[in-house]
Amino acid sequence: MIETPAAPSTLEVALGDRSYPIHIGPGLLGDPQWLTPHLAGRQVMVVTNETVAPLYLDKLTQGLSDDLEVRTLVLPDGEATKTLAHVERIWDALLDAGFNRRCTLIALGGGVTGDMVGFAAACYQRGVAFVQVPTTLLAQVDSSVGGKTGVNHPRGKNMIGAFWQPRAVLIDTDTLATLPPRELSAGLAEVLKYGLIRDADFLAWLEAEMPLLRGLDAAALTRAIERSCTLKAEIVAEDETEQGVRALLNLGHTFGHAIEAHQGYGHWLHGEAVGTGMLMAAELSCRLGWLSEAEVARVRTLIEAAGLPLAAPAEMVVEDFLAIMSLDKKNLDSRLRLILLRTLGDACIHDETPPQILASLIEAFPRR
Ligand SMILES: NC(=O)c1ccc[n+]([C@@H]2O[C@H](COP(=O)([O-])OP(=O)(O)OC[C@H]3O[C@@H](n4cnc5c(N)ncnc54)[C@H](O)[C@@H]3O)[C@@H](O)[C@H]2O)c1
Ligand SMILES: O=C(O)C(=O)C[C@@H](O)[C@H](O)[C@H](O)COP(=O)(O)O
Ligand SMILES: [Zn+2]
Repeated sequence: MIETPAAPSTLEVALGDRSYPIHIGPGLLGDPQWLTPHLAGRQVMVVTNETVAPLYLDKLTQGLSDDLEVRTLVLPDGEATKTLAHVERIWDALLDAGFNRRCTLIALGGGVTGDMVGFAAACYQRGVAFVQVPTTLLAQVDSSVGGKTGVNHPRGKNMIGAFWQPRAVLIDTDTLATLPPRELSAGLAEVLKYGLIRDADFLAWLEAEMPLLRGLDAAALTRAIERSCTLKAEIVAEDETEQGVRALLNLGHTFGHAIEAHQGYGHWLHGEAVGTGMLMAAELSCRLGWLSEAEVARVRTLIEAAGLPLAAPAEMVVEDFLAIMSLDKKNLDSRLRLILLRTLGDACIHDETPPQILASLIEAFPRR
């Protein structure tokens, strides 16, 4: 029997006159009808990297109308390239091409590309249009939605950036076919995050479907992407610039960002560090009397089932964690603000963790 390809679904990020669609489905890359309505003018710059370009760049550009002035820029790959120097290369390319305020940048790739291109768009001539075309699971479920853009600083993740929303997010689920298993697991960390912070039923579904998800089952992945984007779009619509509820999307990130910065960007994948960080947050929530041992065990089992690490880097001592965490962007008035779990599916912002409980949790957490 020939399977009919599923029709794309569309969600909305509701932000008034800056609202935008998230289209999700197979075959979107090769069909210009999804991209063309979101172009601000004739000038289009597609930015990607040297891994994604040979896989998908032609597919994206081939169908575009000859009336458009399409330029491409291929950057090097990796988290270590998420720097101002590489954003400058985007600005240089735009100036070389003589692009004006009605140009549109297209971010084709994972979260590193999307964060940098979004930041380049936020600043070029004080702000131009951009479209997210995410090709990793992580970017499809998280980084392409919500307008957090920016680059890393050696002392902290995403320390330099801007909120700048895309005109549209085009999620071609076919691109996941080429994603390495380690990157798939990294994306699953952010998927688990949504279940943990806001949707216990989704979490239970993920527990049941994890083998299908890791086996690249198209229907299961599409459902996971749709549910993740729905939850993220709701949160972003409620709190675009993280004055409140949006901080819950940072579950596991205070610990995770410390691991990424300490280890040198790219040694641990963002999703891996978030996976371990979520386990640390769950264990801390248990020490504070909120989660039961059985609930923490469920979190550990899920993180392991997703193929994510259950132990922090061997050489990272308590002081290493605390020094980097003290610079976290969520902190206010020198108080550490952590995202913790009251129960599975219900997260909160907490700024009263006794320092000795935090230190002993980090000390006791397994190392690898
Ligand atoms: N802006 C946000 O809201 C937000 C949310 C989550 C994460 N992030 C950021 O996103 C970044 C992580 O994103 P990521 O995990 O996508 O990493 P990434 O962009 O480095 O992509 C991971 C790897 O997969 C490759 N790749 C991309 N698509 C592919 C495909 N279809 N087939 C084969 N290989 C492919 C990339 O070239 C790269 O080597 C981090 O910098 C993180 O801080 C931002
Ligand atoms: O969209 C958000 O808000 C998030 O926090 C999503 C996170 O998964 C993502 O890693 C984000 O880049 C972290 O933001 P930061 O403000 O902690 O740097
Ligand atoms: Zn993240």
